Parts: sequence; C-alpha cells; structure tokens
Amino acid sequence: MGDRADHQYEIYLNGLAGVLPALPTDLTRLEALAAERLAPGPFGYVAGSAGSGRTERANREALDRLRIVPRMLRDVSARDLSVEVLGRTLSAPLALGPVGVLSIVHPDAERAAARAAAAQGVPFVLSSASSTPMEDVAEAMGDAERWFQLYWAKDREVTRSFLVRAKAAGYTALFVTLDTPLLAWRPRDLDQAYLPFLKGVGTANYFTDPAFLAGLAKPVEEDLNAAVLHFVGMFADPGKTWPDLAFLRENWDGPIVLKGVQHPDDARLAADAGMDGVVVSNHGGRQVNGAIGAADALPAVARAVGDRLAVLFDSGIRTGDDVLKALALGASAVLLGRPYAYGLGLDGQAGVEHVIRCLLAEFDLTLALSGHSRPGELGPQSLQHVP
Ligand SMILES: Cc1cc2nc3c(=O)[nH]c(=O)nc-3n(C[C@H](O)[C@H](O)[C@H](O)COP(=O)(O)O)c2cc1C
Ligand SMILES: O=C(O)C(=O)c1ccccc1
Repeated sequence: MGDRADHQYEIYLNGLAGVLPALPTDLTRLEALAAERLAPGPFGYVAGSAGSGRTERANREALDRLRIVPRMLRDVSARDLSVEVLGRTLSAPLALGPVGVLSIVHPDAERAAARAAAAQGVPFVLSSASSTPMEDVAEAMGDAERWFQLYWAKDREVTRSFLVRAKAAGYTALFVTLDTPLLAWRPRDLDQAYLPFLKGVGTANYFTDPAFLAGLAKPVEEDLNAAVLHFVGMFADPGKTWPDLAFLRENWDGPIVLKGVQHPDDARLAADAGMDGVVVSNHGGRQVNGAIGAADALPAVARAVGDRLAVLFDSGIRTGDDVLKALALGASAVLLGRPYAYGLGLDGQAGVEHVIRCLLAEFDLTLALSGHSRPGELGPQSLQHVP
C-alpha cells in the first residue's frame, strides 16, 4: 500500500486510540447533520434538486440496484489506487467537482475546499460561479492540480477572457458544463425565495473580469442590481449547438471535458468535436426532473467512447462502494458534489479533508475486500444488477 492509502487510515487508527472524529465517518449522515446546523436557505440550495426530486432519487436507485460480487484469495495485500486521467496520473480516482457559491455554507468557501483537495492530493474543479476569484483560489492551492469549470457565456469576450485567466492561473483542464443552459425549476429555492446569485454571490469571476465589466453601464458598486441582472442574463447560453465547440477548441490548448453528457450519441459528438473527455452527470439531479439515473446512463456512454475519451462520472456518489461501482461501469474517475459542500459547511477545510479521507479509505477497503488491488481490475464482472 502506498503512502496515500496509509494516510487514509488515520481516522481508523484514531478510532483505535479512542479519538472521536469531528464528523460522522458514514458520509451518508452528513446531509442530516447539515440540515440541523446550516441556515435553511443555504442548506436548501445545496440539498435541493429539480422539480419533485425524481432524478436525485434515480441517481441513488441506480447505484443501489448494483451490488458488488466479492472474490476471495486474490492477494490484495498491496494496493495502488492511482489512475491515468487526461494525461495525468491521479493518486486516486477522485476529484472535487465544481460547486458554485460555496460562501453560502462557509466564509472560507472555495479557498478552503481547494486547500483540502491539495492537502489530500486530489484535483479541484473550480466553478465559474465561485464566490472567490479563480486567481485567489489558484494562489491558495500552490502547484496542486486544478481544473476550471466553464459556464459558457453568451458573450464571447467574457468566455475568451475566462480561458486566458484560467490558463494564466494554472488550471490545466477545462470542464464545460452543458446541462445548465438555463437554471432548472427548483422548488426548494423558489419556496424560500433563496437565490444566492441575486445577492451577487457566485459572481466573483465576473465582477473581476474586464470583458464582463465592459458590458455594464455603471460600476458594480453603483448598481449591484444591474450587474447581477447582467450576470444572470449572460452566464449561460441556451442557443449554443455542437459546432460552437470549435470556438473553445481554438481558444484552449489543454484537455476539454464536456460535463453533463447522458446519451451515447452526445458522447460520440463530443469525440467528433475533438474533445478529450466527458463527465456522465445529470448535475446531481438539479436540472431535468425525471431524467435517467446517472449510473444507468454510464455503461452506454463508456461503450460508445471509452476508447476515445476519458469518461468521468458524478451524481449520487456518497460512499466508497459507490466509487467502486462507477469505475466498474466504465468511469476512470468520479467527481464529488454535495458531500464535500456539507463537509465544508460543517467544519471548513478540515471537514472537506475528512470527507475525502473517509471516501478514499472506504474505497480502498472495499476494493481490497472484494478481491481487487487496482482500479483497472474492476469491470462488469465485479457487479450484479438486482431488479
Ligand atoms: C450547490 C451546488 C452548486 C453546484 N454548482 C455547479 C457549478 O457551478 N457548475 C457545475 O458544473 N456544476 C455544479 N454543480 C453540480 C456538481 O458539479 C455535480 O455535478 C453534482 O453535485 C454531483 O451530484 P452529487 O451532489 O449528487 O454528488 C453544483 C451542485 C451543487 C449541489
Ligand atoms: O446550482 C447549481 O447547480 C449551479 O450549477 C449554479 C449555477 C449558477 C450559479 C451557481 C450555481
């Protein structure tokens, strides 16, 4: 076992020494704890999803219908969790996914989450809609691996400027989110009249951008309302189509990953457009109510493009066995969403580190106990579907 995996056992060893962890080690308990301790508006924003929550439930149902079939006597004494993704070696098949407006759950927001990822050796994906400018998050991370998530704006100059800034700040890959050309119908937020960006939260990258500011009649300080409305009207673009990807390919020379792909034909279009990867994701059930569970969409996408593109996965990952299942279905790594936002809200950087450590320790143990030593050994043979 490598250094990283040894490190994951810290919580376990603390347990043997009678030291209580600050947060539950069963990460499925974080949501209930966050419901108790966070303010209702921010908690509802993070926990909420589209419509009646059908897709969020489908994400869990899809993972829960899969069962791991353990194999015995396979010498699992030495494990290596590392994977190759987008031309890099990751120490484990995990990254923190893009979650916007993190200052609603903790004042240290993206800086704390990014430092936690850096400390635990997993990449951090910074949201376009972060509460902290991308340059400040980069500075907090030193030379640790970071990727930039793009909300593909209506205004070309803003997009171009974001790409230049992200490159200069050391973000090595671009994650373009396709599933949010509009924000969905989200009853939890509507019922509480809680929409953080209407107060200017999540606009840090825009309000520090010369191309964005050039589109305002007055400085942000003089008319916050107008600035916010300008942001809401331009941050995403429901008019975009596949040929528009050429613009991003011409203006970004690193890997480009399309986030929010659910149909194998869209994955093929991504490959044909010269993209480098896809994230099979339904945005944690926050966009299309009634959509296919993300884990149910993964196998067909992996079959369609697994030999041409990096296939990543998110939406519903809560425990180490979920990570194993996603990899067995054909993903090379997973992104984490809400669980780390809860960790941040409950205990800042330490809370995010707790979430990463528990998830990876549980993944490492589940991998070993099911008879595997490396992620590459996982495949359809590792799983059984139950009706
Ligand atoms: C509060 C919140 C904000 C999010 N903001 C973004 C964002 O700015 N950009 C993006 O691509 N995805 C965003 N997502 C989606 C996540 O990247 C990810 O797809 C989703 O949370 C995964 O599902 P999970 O929460 O069930 O793990 C957000 C999710 C949450 C919960
Ligand atoms: O809430 C979200 O899911 C999301 O993607 C988003 C979009 C705009 C601003 C902040 C978050």
